Amino acid sequence: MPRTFASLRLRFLLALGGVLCLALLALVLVARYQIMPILLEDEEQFAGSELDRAERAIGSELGHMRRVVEDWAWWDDTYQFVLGERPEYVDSNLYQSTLETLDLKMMIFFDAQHRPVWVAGFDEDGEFTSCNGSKTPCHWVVSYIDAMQSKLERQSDETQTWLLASPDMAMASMSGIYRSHETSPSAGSLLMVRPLSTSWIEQLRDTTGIELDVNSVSNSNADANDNLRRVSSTRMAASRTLDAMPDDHLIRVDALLPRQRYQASLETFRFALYWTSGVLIVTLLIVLWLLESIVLAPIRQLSRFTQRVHLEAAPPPMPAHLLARRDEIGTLAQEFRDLVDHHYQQSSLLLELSQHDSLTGLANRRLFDQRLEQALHSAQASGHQVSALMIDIDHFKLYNDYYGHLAGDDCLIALAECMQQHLGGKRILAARTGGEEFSVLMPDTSLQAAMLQAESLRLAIEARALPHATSPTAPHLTVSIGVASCHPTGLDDAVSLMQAADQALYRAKESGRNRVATIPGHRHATTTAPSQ
Ligand SMILES: Nc1nc2c(ncn2[C@@H]2O[C@H](COP(=O)(O)OP(=O)(O)OP(=O)(O)O)[C@@H](O)[C@H]2O)c(=O)[nH]1
Repeated sequence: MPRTFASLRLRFLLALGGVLCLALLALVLVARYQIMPILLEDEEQFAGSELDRAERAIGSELGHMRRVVEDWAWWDDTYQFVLGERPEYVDSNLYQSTLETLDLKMMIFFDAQHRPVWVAGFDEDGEFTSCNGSKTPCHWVVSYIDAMQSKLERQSDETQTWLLASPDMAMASMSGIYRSHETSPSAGSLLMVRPLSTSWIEQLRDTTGIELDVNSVSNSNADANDNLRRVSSTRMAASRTLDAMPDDHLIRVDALLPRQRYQASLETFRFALYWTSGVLIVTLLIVLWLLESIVLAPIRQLSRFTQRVHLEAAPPPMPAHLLARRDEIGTLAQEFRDLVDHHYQQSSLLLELSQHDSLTGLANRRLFDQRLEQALHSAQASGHQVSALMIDIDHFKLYNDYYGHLAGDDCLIALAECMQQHLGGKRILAARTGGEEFSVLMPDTSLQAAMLQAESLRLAIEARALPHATSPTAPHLTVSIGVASCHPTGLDDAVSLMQAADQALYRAKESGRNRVATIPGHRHATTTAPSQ
């Protein structure tokens, strides 16, 4: 896995982002396949109910027509007129203003044999004419009379109303002509035709509050069911066909309807969708923030702590707020801190053991050699001399032989204590570099100063007056000390410095022991310091 994607933060971000996308996708799918069909179906129901209203309004107009035609047909004057008994009927009733008041195109009176008795109406040019039958000048009514013949053949007692799609759009109502107060056979029929004029359609719009239109269509071009077409996001066109005469024609009501309900529902849904999306995104951010602050940031701090453990000699402090936590991360931090402390303690112990002599507690040869190299290195920068002492107990074999090996150990310990007490300088390092052999490193110390310190140490050891009954040198424990010094600008290195100190020690032994010596031939040697 690339390192970029190994980040927990990024992986959580991607995982939660994926969940968010899935949730949003689910919302969109629910909207597309569940909510939208419901909204569209609701819209279709709305369109249907609006067309029902328009149809009821037209039905109401037809009902009005029915009442008007019945008023006229069930009137004794009309009855007598159709029977030819009341010729003044025309002059007293069938004039232009009567039809205008009733908003009629024509009135046709038929006798019982379905022959037109009288016609009153407006011709194609809008001229009012009133004439006997369909003869000139009422020839314009012939097409209506022809269209009515089948209706007249099937004429029942019931008053009929219907829509006319041809030759002009109109409403028609026909009733049998009867006496008003007594049962009588029908004397004929009265047909009234009311045009579906522009003003009538306008009135229908005002009545219904629907932006509608009424058109005549051929039967073959019309849909049997309601037709709905969404013309824009705010408007839809709905249409319904109504039965009309002649049979090959229909009247179609076209309504242009607002899509307010759909838009309002859509807005509500969008509002809910945006809010849901917003809440989801905010939830995601909060989860990420909590994850970051509760889990990821502490883990990174633990990681940085681990890196410092590798890099630093001393154990770094564990962040206090991690230790103060009472949860799993707090426990982990405490356990980890304890583990690191334990590790450092073990390391320190091992280091101590690897660098110090277990008997005397002094530095061992390994540490002495390290410090000597460091001192020579530092001296190159400072230009100071580095001196070394090599100390050997005189006739220690005889001591062991006489007092025993354990006493010999105690003697070594006492000698180490004496050296530590006497060589107080901070940078002076006393080490046990052999069985009964000790070395002292004196950085920034000249040969003369080293000789003086060596002599002082020798005297201090002698002053301890540790008994050495079998020593040929003195009745107490004595040491011989070889001193050497080197200047960093010279060619001397650690090995040659210690060889010089060893030679000086040999010289001290050769010269009678219990003394301090140096090598006169050594480049930096100044003088020997025989002890007495
Ligand atoms: N008790 C004890 N003795 C030790 C230890 N290490 C070395 N020795 C003894 O130190 C003695 C050193 O003897 P030598 O090398 O002959 O030197 P010396 O007897 O001191 O004679 P010179 O150095 O010539 O004065 C040996 O007897 C070792 O056994 C130790 O850790 N404890």
